[in-house]
Amino acid sequence: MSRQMIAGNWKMNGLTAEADALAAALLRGVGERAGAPGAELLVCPPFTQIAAVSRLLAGSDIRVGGQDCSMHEKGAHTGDVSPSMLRDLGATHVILGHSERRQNHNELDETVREKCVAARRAGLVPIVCVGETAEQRSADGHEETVGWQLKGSLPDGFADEEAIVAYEPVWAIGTGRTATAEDVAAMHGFIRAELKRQFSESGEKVRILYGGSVNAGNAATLLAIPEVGGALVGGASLKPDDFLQILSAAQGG
Ligand SMILES: O=C(CO)COP(=O)(O)O
Repeated sequence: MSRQMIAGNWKMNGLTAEADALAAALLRGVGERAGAPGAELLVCPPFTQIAAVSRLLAGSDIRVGGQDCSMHEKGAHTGDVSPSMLRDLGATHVILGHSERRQNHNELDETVREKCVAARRAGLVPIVCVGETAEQRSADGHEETVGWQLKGSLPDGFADEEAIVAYEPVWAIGTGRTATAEDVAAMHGFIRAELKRQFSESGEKVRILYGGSVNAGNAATLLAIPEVGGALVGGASLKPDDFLQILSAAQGG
């Protein structure tokens, strides 16, 4: 299996002192592992901390990403942040279409696709999130939901070596209720098949992360599932020891 990615989504957490301490602890932890083959490591702080965290992590193997960006390059978009502004602060990646944005900001697949185009144009790697709600799963609509999200959210030309999709079942986010290994295997297999249908053989290149209550205790099981290319971690990414344990469970390739 190729190198996995462990990505931390800090969500709306981290005042300056907390963000600095978290970045410093990760830097120390990764430094202690020097020489060990490792997964790719990414942290996505809130926008306000990206510049400081990027500076702290400069020169390390830990990369920094945003949690969202505008679909516009610049102009009259009060409060929005463009992809090139994220790049300017040192970000290399951006999470797009997270279910919290889809729910709280009414982001549609089309919005996510346009943001994805803008992010790629600015040189950012988008991490496009998909996943069904509890209602959709209990109505057996999980594959249909995720299938439509993939079709609607991923632009033409998306599937290159860097491309990343995250499967995050909404009911597993922040609930402590992880999807079972069988569910994860089935959905990642389904997503791979859909990506190949959408992008032909290039669909093989896309890394598929799992997200939803990943923690130090369940990471090894989840990361060993075929087609799981890494993890997108919320709550546990705010605890450096837990996040580093998740990193240890990942496959370095
Ligand atoms: O939403 C998530 C990552 O983007 C997952 O959050 P939790 O790990 O807190 O469930």
